Amino acid sequence: MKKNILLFGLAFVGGFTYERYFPYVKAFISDKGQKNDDHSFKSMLEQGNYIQPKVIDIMHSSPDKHFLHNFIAQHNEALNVFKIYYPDKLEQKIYSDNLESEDKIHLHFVFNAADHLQGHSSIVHGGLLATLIDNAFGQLSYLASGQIPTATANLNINYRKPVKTNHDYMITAEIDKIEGRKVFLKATIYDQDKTICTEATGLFLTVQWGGQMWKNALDKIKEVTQIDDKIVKIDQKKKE
Ligand SMILES: CCCCCCCCCC(=O)SCCNC(=O)CCNC(=O)[C@H](O)C(C)(C)COP(=O)(O)OP(=O)(O)OC[C@H]1O[C@@H](n2cnc3c(N)ncnc32)[C@H](O)[C@@H]1OP(=O)(O)O
Repeated sequence: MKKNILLFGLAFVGGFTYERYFPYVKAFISDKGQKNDDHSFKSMLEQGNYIQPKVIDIMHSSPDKHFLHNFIAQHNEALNVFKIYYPDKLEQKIYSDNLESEDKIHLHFVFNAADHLQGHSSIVHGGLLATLIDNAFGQLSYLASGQIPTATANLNINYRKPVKTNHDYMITAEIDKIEGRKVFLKATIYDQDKTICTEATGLFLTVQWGGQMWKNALDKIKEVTQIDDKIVKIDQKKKE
């Protein structure tokens, strides 16, 4: 009798441990074979003259412990890939104060989420997708509104197909229109076959939140020689 109870206990603990920790063990022992700057959309984006702007990468890494970077991107390497691209020909427009809706400025975010970020087994949690889209909208609306911080007023997401862990996906976020303080955006998550997995729309409003923090981030960019000329343009614009 005691032996049966012991066996049942062991089976229960074993089952629980497997269910609870298997994704972590799998992630730990699996060879991702993929560096953060290496992903399946890379050549397509580079052929389309998309570049990785340091101005945006720095928003992730420097401003006073940004949530996405510190909590997700650096936590147990939960995001195997998280890269941002925008079209180089739109560089100047991104820094202009008056963006016409036809400019349709957009950014591409490539990501690959590890099993740490699954909800159902091997399916990326919808809350993470909402976070990535929200953050993409935040960054794009900040740039489009002339470096004024924005806040999410409304975010709608349609989850069309499951997004799998350990696979590359691309978020395309674009400005739909700007009306005063209101920035309307839309986004799509595509898989490698260009199948639409997720669609979203958002309304962001310019706010007076954390302006100094983001300004400090922009100041740090001055150290990056590649985009010095753009910084000069921003500073000149502010003095005018
Ligand atoms: C470089 C930066 C990178 C940043 C990346 C990180 C991005 C993170 C994004 C976030 O997570 S932000 C945090 C989550 N969001 C919030 O906490 C926002 C909470 N809500 C608020 O604080 C206020 O509701 C808000 C600032 C959004 C608006 O309040 P206001 O008092 O400034 O504006 P008001 O309520 O007077 O609305 C202004 C206009 O917007 C309209 N509006 C406001 N909220 C709306 C809504 N939800 N849907 C539709 N319209 C809306 C409103 O009707 C009105 O339209 P009209 O001017 O035409 O009359």
